[in-house]
Amino acid sequence: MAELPVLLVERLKDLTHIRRWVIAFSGGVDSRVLLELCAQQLPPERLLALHIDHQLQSGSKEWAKRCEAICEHLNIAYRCICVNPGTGSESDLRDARYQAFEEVLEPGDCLLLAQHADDQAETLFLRLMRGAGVRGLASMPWMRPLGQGVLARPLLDQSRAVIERWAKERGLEWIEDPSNASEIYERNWVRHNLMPLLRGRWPRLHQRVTATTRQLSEACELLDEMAQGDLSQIRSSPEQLPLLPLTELSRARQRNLLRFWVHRVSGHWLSEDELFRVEEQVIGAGCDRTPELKLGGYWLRRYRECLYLQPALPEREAPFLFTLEPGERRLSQGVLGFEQRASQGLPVGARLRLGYRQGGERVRPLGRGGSVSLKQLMQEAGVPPWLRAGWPLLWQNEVLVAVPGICLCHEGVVEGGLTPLWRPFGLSDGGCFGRL
Ligand SMILES: Nc1ncnc2c1ncn2[C@@H]1O[C@H](COP(=O)(O)OP(=O)(O)OP(=O)(O)O)[C@@H](O)[C@H]1O
Repeated sequence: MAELPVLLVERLKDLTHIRRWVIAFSGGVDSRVLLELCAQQLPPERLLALHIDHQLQSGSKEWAKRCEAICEHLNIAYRCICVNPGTGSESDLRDARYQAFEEVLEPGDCLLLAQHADDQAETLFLRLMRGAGVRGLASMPWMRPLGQGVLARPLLDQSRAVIERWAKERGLEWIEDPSNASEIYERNWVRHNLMPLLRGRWPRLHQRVTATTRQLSEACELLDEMAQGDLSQIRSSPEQLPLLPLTELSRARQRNLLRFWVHRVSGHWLSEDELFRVEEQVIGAGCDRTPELKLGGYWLRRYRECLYLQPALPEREAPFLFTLEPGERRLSQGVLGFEQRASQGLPVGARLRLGYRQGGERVRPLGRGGSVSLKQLMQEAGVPPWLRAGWPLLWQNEVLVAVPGICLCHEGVVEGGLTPLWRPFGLSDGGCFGRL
């Protein structure tokens, strides 16, 4: 078998667009080997070793210092980021770590992780025991996008034994994490109990696992292609999914599409339990209702036979006074624009008050005889109920003169004035609700 340095170069040789290699250096034997390989094979000025201090163990500062000393010795730039360990659970630590990784990555960066074939096999069994589907069982991909950069695992085909032997033969120094022995963590239990048993019975375990995960990855690609095809057939805008064409698909295809769409918009993969609740509580609810479900940092809602997936928005700002001029104002829930569009509009320089619906307002929309309630106007424009409370309204001298994006009122317009528009965040074509 080729030597590890050759294998590393072989693995990374096609990534010619990478400007900086960020090595995730925990200090453990695997990432110590990866660091050494990078120091040997990649230009040092394009390397950064990144250590995450989870601040979980009392010696973590000392540990970070030792990592720094190793990098100094190898002449590799080093950075340490301290993160909040949360509850200290495996998933909290992982989330904090990946968030820190994402924050560091810039366009053109590749994060290198030192996971190997044994880690991959452990991941497969752990996910099987959590009831994962095809995507979860496909386990860790060798490469995927992460934040503004990409993540790669160049040692994924190598066994732990090969990596440890290489480290010992070269007399490398590394840090033994005492928590690696603790069987409170599921992964350690699998590593210390299940894996030796399986390897004793099936010595070619790695090859089998690799063959299986590779096939599952391909199956995922096919599912994604199918979902992408279905989505482009039926979607009206990225964050909206019309229900009628969705429900015309077979059940399995609907579920595949829902998983794909939710991930595409929010980055969140639906668990089986969440998918069940989407079907039962949101899609299956009576059509007179506006059900909603929180998914990660997003809200999934249904209105008029369409699903909407939007990030949770911050509080709207308090009403305020301003002087009208052309251009855009970024508010907490969207962007308010003023453009020269129609022949009539609000006068530049007017002193306006931005406020919100209190209930019971009536307006006299331009181009329409008589007055209409604001509620009816919003219903007619198809504004979903959850957007109504934060929809800005414009008053001049205590008279409602415009509902941005929806209408100008008879009162307050002048020839050649500005048209107010409203684009709520999280809806790429939010303006489509209005008529302006
Ligand atoms: N605290 C950390 N700081 C930087 N990178 C980390 C850290 N913890 C893990 N990683 C990266 O994630 C990979 C997988 O994590 P895992 O917890 O399986 O590794 P480990 O046993 O802590 O360390 P190693 O893989 O280096 O022996 C590591 O190989 C390393 O590249």
